[in-house]
Amino acid sequence: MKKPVIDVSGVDLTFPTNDGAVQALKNVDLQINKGDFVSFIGPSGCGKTTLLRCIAGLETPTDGQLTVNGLTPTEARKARSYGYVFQAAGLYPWRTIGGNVKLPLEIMRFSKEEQAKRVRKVLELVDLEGFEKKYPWQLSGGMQQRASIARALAFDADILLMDEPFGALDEIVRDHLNEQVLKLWARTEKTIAFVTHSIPEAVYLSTKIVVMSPRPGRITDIIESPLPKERPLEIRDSPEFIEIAHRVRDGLRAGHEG
Ligand SMILES: Nc1ncnc2c1ncn2[C@@H]1O[C@H](COP(=O)(O)OP(=O)(O)OP(=O)(O)O)[C@@H](O)[C@H]1O
Repeated sequence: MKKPVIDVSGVDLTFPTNDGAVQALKNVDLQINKGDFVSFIGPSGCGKTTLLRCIAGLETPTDGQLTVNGLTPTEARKARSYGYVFQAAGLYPWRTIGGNVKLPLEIMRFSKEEQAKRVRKVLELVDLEGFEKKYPWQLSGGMQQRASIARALAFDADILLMDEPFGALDEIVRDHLNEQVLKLWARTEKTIAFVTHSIPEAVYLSTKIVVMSPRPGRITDIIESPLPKERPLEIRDSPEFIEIAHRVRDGLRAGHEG
C-alpha cells in the first residue's frame, strides 16, 4: 500500500495559557493520500486551524506522530512541501498582485525569468490574468483571495493547506470560488486540506470529509465521498449530496452531545 502524504497518528495538543491548560486536539488519527481533497469541519474553536497548523509545522503536538511527505512537519516546512492559504488574503498593499505572488519566489531566489513565468502561470490558474499590475485594494475580496491562492501555488508544492479561505465572502462569490478551486484541483492534481464551517462547501469540494467535535477537537467521523470528481454546482440538489450533508450534520450533532 502507498504511504499517505499526510499521516497523523494519536496527535494531542494542549496549549498552556495563563488561566490553565487548553486541550485543543485529542487523539487525532488521519491519513491523507496523494490527490485527496480533505475538508475539516467542526464548530468554532474545535481545533481545525490548530490541526492544519500542526500539519504545517507551525504548532508542535504535545503527543503523537505526524509526517508530511514522510518528513517531520518542520522538515516539510523547510522543504517547502506545501502552500498555505490563510483566512484573510494577507496581501501586501504596497506590492502589486504580481509582486505579491512572486514574493515567495524572490525569497527562494528563483531567476527573474522563472519568476515571471510562474507568476503568469498561477495567475492564469486562478483566472486573474491581466491583473498582475493592479494593487490588492483595486480588487474585490474574492479576487484578493484568489491572488493569495496564486501566491500559495507559485512554488508548485504538491500540497495546499487552506484555512477557511472563503469564510468572509458572500455566498455567490463563494460558490464561484468553490467551482474554481475544484477545477484547479483537477488540473493540478494537488493534495488539498481545507478548513471550513460550511457543510455544503465541505460536501461540494471534498473526496474526504473529516468531522470534528467541540474542544478538545476529536474526529467523530471521516466520510469518503461517493460523488464524482466532476461536480457542477447543481450536484448540491442531488439525493447523494443531501445524504452526505445529513451524515455530516449528524456527526456534528453527535460531537456536541458527546
Ligand atoms: N496559541 C494558542 N494559545 C492558546 N490557546 C490556543 C492557541 N491557539 C488556539 N488556541 C485554542 O485552541 C482551541 C482551538 O482553536 P482553533 O483556532 O484551532 O479552532 P478552530 O476550530 O479553527 O476555530 P474557528 O473555526 O473559530 O477558526 C481554541 O479554544 C483556541 O482558543
